Amino acid sequence: MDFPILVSLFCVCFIYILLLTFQRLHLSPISHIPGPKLAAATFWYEFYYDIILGGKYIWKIKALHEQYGPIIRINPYELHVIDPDFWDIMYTASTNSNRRDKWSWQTKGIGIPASLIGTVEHALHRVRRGALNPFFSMQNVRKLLPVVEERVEALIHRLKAASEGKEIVKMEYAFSAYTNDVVMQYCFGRSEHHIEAPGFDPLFHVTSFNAAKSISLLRNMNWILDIMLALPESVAMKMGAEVSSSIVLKRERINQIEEIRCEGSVKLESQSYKTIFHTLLQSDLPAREKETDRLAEEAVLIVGAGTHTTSWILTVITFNLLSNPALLRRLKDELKSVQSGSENKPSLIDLERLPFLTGVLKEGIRLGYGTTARSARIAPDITLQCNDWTIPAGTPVSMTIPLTHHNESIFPNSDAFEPDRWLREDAKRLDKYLVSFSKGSRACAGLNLAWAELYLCIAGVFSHFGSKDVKDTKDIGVLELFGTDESDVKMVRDMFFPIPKDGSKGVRVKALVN
Ligand code: HEM
Repeated sequence: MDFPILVSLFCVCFIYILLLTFQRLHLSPISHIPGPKLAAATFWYEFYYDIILGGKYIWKIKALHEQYGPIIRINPYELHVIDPDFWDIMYTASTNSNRRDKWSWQTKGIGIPASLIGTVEHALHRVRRGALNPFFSMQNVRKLLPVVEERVEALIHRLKAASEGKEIVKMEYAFSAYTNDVVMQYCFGRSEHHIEAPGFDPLFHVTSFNAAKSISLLRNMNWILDIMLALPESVAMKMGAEVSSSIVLKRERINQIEEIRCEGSVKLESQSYKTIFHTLLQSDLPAREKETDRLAEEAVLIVGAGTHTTSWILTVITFNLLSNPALLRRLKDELKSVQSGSENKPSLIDLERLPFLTGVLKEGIRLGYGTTARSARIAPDITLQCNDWTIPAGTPVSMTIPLTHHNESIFPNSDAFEPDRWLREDAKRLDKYLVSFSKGSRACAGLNLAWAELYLCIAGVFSHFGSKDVKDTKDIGVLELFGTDESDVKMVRDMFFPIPKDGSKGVRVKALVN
């Protein structure tokens, strides 16, 4: 290329960058919102903390709020709010006149744009969510309880076998096996019985965690996803574990949806519940909504969301009970109050009435967070007010679950696992700040199932197992923390899910006979 052409090109680029920077800093509809100039002008701030330092932007955002106030600009387009009362204003929208869209730049990174979580537009989201909601109603979750109870039994048997073999169990794998078996059964009518597999077969767990780790990279460098999708699958598979993991997950789900399609209208009437994907395929959803590719993305979401969030929360609860004998003692005593005979299993309704167990679960949900990533909402039609600041219609605004759960004015001593905070007289007011399931029209679809899984699993495991210091004669085994401390459950990085310190080997227990 000629030298003068190169110089001209350079000048054009330079002027473009200058104009763009000027527009972002001074002419943008959100230029009045405080925040660092570099964050307002470029994506480099976010890129540096999330990609170069690996999932650390969340901590920088916290520090920026301390410096600039409750609402800040964190990149050229997005605002972040830390005021906990803003969740209801920003996230809650149930009618078309009060729409909430998602932000395509952010959802694209998740890599499943045709799934509920990736759907940008409010109206399309309503159609997709409407088709899925019935499966997760309280009434239908109750129909699924025999499956959940059977898997809890299987987990207890498996931990008993582990105690006879003095096995060291990585609890995240054990709980992931449990939640994955349940959600697979609900989605496809068959599970892979991870609980019974050697080492709880963590392949799915590892693969989908790898995929989650790529989310902020793909968000910041959207073009990688475009290249990946344009390449033949065999080539894309060679682009590193994170990228190939997303392809493996989607491929598996495509095969499963195709299998169901080939089976035709299989009769699953012997079951107490209707399987999600058999039913969706036979539903009167528009044909394009039932295409294999789209349903496969929905399946990637439901299986992934249904596995990791709940299993991590179970892991956090287990660590805190095993490291705090007084809490475990109180829990085991309370559980005894709903067990009469040796074979008498308390029902979910009995368990839901137990205040201390409920406090333990809420504290696990608070410190397990669910997801840690920002998930912005856009109010396309209305301006919103946050304290003295006006947010123009169409602005992506996000809030972050861990930053609300560590708000010391709501949850004092917020790092501590204190079930009692949920039992105090004024505890009801705390419920609205427990935001692990998010809020509003895009909140977690599987919340009722998640609660049922948590109640039945924690009650089942800890009415059969004690710890080094807390044992009952009828316990079938003891779970002792092994090479594990608080740093194995304390979040250090936000990689869509909470990630503890580098080199953590996870929450491990030595299972022993009583
Ligand atoms: C304690 C466990 C769980 C937590 C903390 C949790 C948390 C969340 C959160 C925060 C979101 C919203 C993400 C966003 O704003 O973009 C979400 C969405 C979702 N979750 Fe959960 N989840 C849990 C369990 C489950 C389970 C068991 C299932 C299903 C089997 C499930 C299915 C979904 C689905 C389908 C969505 C997408 C909803 C939508 O975009 O309309 N989740 N979850």
